[in-house]
Amino acid sequence: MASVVSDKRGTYVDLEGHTVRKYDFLQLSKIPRLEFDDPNVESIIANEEPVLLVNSNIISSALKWDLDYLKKNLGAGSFSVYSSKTCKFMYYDEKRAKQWPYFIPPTQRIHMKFEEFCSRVRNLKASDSRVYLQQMLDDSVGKNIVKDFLEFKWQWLTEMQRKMNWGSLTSNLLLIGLPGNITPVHYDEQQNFFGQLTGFKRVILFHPDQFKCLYPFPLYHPCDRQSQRFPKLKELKGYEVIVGPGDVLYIPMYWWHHVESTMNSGITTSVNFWFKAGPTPSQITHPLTAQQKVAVMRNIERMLGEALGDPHEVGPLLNCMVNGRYT
Ligand SMILES: CCC[C@@H](CC(=O)O)C(=O)C(=O)O
Ligand SMILES: [Zn+2]
Repeated sequence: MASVVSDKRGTYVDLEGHTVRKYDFLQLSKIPRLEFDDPNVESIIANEEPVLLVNSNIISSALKWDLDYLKKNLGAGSFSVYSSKTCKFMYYDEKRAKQWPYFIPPTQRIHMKFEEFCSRVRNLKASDSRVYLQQMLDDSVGKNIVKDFLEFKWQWLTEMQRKMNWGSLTSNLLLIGLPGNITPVHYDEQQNFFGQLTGFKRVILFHPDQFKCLYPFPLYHPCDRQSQRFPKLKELKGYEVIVGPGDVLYIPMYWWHHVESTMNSGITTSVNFWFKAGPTPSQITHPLTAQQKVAVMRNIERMLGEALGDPHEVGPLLNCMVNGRYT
């Protein structure tokens, strides 16, 4: 049994030499770890299953993106930094947040210069709010960052995008976090090549068919796509992987994922590649896949909100339609 450590912050276990939070999920399987040019990689990605690409040097030009290098080269712009009173950084839609009564944003987004972010990170006291820099990379960054970015393995990335018939690359998010930071379990509606640059993160993933155990907020809620709670822990079947410098994890669209910077990692830097989904296949076959069922549920919530003219009427109508009838 891996060593378990408990302190006022929680209970931790050792996972492959990394200190991570202990969760009582019963079943966490491993994800295949393959060389990026392994012939099986393409079929796994085509099957929309997660795979860890090791020694991929897809992002090796950015392995030097530590705080000092980024401070010198990221540029003089302001960056989106989230601050949280806890270790969790749950995403929320700021526009919706303004219209959702009694919604209390779980984090606060602050624009700050990279210098300020560095000094906050370096002088963080236990009583301070945690910070997590999450900034889309754009052409405002310094020329050395542009150079490193252009040296990513774009030929492999665009080849995979074409083979999988994905849509356009929508963004690359630069993520710089503290040990112990958590992005709570959620799903995205984009395909994701998640590149780890410095430090280590533990990723727990759940298949889209685990929707019934993860209770996402309503579609119109600011925290749409984020899980509200884990009541059926025992039924959850998940996958777990540690990503380290140079690793690229394929997180398929609609797959739930929880991401934490390991406790003994040091500052973590990641860059992701979000691609739009491909077009809906002309031939729909039945039974629908779990992903297609999530898309159907989202469309029903969306249409009901429009038909009822009020997102707060969707819940009562769905309950009226289902409770006691579809037992
Ligand atoms: C805001 C995006 C956070 C990221 C997870 C993490 O590195 O904390 C993620 O969920 C993704 O790349 O999809
Ligand atoms: Zn995500």
